[in-house]
Amino acid sequence: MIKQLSTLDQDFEPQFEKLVARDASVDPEITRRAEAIVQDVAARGDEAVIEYTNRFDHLNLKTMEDAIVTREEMLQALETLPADQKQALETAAKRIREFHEHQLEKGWTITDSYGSVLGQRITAIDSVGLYVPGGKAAYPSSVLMNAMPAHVAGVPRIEMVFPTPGGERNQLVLAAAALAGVSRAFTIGGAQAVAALAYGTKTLDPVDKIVGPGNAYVAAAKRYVFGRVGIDMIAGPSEILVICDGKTPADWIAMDLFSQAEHDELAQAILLTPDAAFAAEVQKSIEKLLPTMPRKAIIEKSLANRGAIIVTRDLLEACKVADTISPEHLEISTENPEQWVDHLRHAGAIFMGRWSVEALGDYCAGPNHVLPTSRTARFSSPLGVYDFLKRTSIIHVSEAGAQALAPVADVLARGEHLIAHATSADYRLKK
Ligand SMILES: NC(=O)c1ccc[n+]([C@@H]2O[C@H](COP(=O)([O-])OP(=O)(O)OC[C@H]3O[C@@H](n4cnc5c(N)ncnc54)[C@H](O)[C@@H]3O)[C@@H](O)[C@H]2O)c1
Ligand SMILES: N[C@H](CO)Cc1c[nH]c[nH+]1
Ligand SMILES: [Zn+2]
Repeated sequence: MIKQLSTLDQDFEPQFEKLVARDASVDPEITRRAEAIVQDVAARGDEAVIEYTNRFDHLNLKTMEDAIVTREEMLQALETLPADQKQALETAAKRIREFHEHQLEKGWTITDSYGSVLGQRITAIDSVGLYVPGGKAAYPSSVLMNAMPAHVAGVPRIEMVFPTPGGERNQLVLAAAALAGVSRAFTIGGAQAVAALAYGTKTLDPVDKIVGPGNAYVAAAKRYVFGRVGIDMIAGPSEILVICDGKTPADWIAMDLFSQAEHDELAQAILLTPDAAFAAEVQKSIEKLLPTMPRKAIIEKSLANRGAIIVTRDLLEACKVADTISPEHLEISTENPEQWVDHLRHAGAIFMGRWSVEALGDYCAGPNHVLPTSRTARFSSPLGVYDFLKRTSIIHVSEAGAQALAPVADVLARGEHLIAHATSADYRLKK
C-alpha cells in the first residue's frame, strides 16, 4: 500500500531520497536490445522492420506497403466515428490548436549604427516523425498532442508511426491523425520504428526530428539516434504530485493519484498535505476505491513502489518539497492557489485550484500533455510549436559596418592564432 511519511520523521531525508531516485526505469539489457534492433534496421531497412514488427506485434506484413495508412484512410476513420467520439475529438483538437497557435514565434531584425542588419529567421523543420505508443494502450490524445504543434508550426511532412498489436488499427487514433494534419502513418512501433524514421528505408524517407513518448525500447532507440536526427525529450513514466490544504474531497485526491498511477507500474503519484487527518482520509479513500478500478493491479504496484503521502509542516514546506521533486504534473488543490504558485518553479504543468484536475490537461484543456518527467522540468519544457521550429541568424553587414568590425575581428583572430580569419576580415577594409 502507499507509503505514509512526515517531514518530521527522523529518517525523512533518506526515505525521501529513496522515493525520488530516478534510475528505476533504465535497464541496460533493454538498451542493448534496442540498439541492436536500430543497427539492424539501419543495415537492412524495410526487411528488418517487417521482421521485428511481425515478431513483436504479431502482424503478418509481407511488405512495408501493408503497414501504410493513407490520409484517405484517416479521413474515412474520422467520418465514420460514433458522434460522441467525433465531437469530443474535435473539441479537444480545436482547444489544443488554439492554445498552440499562441506559441508561434516571429523572426526579427535590428539595424545597428552602421546600417548593418542583424536578425533571426524562424523556419519550420522539413519533416518530423511522431511516435504514438500503442503497446499496452492506444493513445489518440497523444496523436493530437504531438501532431498539432507540428502542424501549427508549418511542418510540411508529418509521418506517424504507431504499433498495432494483433493488427487492430484504432479508429480514434486514425481520426485524431486526420484532424491534426498527419501526412501518412505506418503501423510499426518500438525501436524498429524509431530506426526507420531516423535512417529511412526504401519505403520511408528519413525525417529530421522524432518526437513522442514510448516505452523503454522507444526511449533507448531515441537516445541512440539523437544527433543523426533531433529528438524532443526522453519521456519517462508519468508523474503526479498533489499539494492539498485538506479541504478537497479525499475521494477526488485519491482518484487524481490513481489517474497517473494507472499508466504504468513505474508511474509516480505523491500527495503533500500539512493536514495529518486528511492524509489518513485519503489513505482510506484509496483503500475503498482501488478495488473498483479496472487497472487495479497497475495502480497498486505503482502506489506501493513509487507512491507516497507526505505530511508537511505547512503548505510552504509542501511547495519546497514539490520543487525538489520537479514533477511532470503538479496540482495545487487549495484555496487561493495563486498564493502558492510563485513558490513553485519546477514542474511540467501546474494545475491551479480544486477544479483543475490533471485529467483535463491530458485530453482537452489545451496545453500539451507531453511534459518533462524524472525531474527534468528543472531544465526542460512541455512539447510545443517551438520544438518544430528552428532559428537561423541573419547577418547583413554594410560597407561602413565592415570598416568598424574588421579591426575588432582581426585582433581577436590573431589572439586565437587564426590568421586566415584575420586576413579575410582585413580584405574588406578600404585601402
Ligand atoms: N508522456 C506521455 O505523454 C505519454 C503518453 C502516452 C503514453 N505514455 C507512456 O508511453 C509508454 C507506452 O508503452 P507501450 O509499451 O504501451 O507502447 P510502445 O508503443 O511504446 O511500445 C510497444 C512496442 O515495444 C516494442 N517491444 C515490446 N516488447 C519488446 C521486446 N521484448 N523486445 C523489443 N521490442 C519490444 C514492440 O516493438 C512494440 O511495438 C507507457 O509507459 C505510457 O505510460 C506517455
Ligand atoms: N498523462 C500522460 C502523460 O504523462 C498522457 C496521457 C495520455 N492519455 C492519458 N494520459
Ligand atoms: Zn494520463
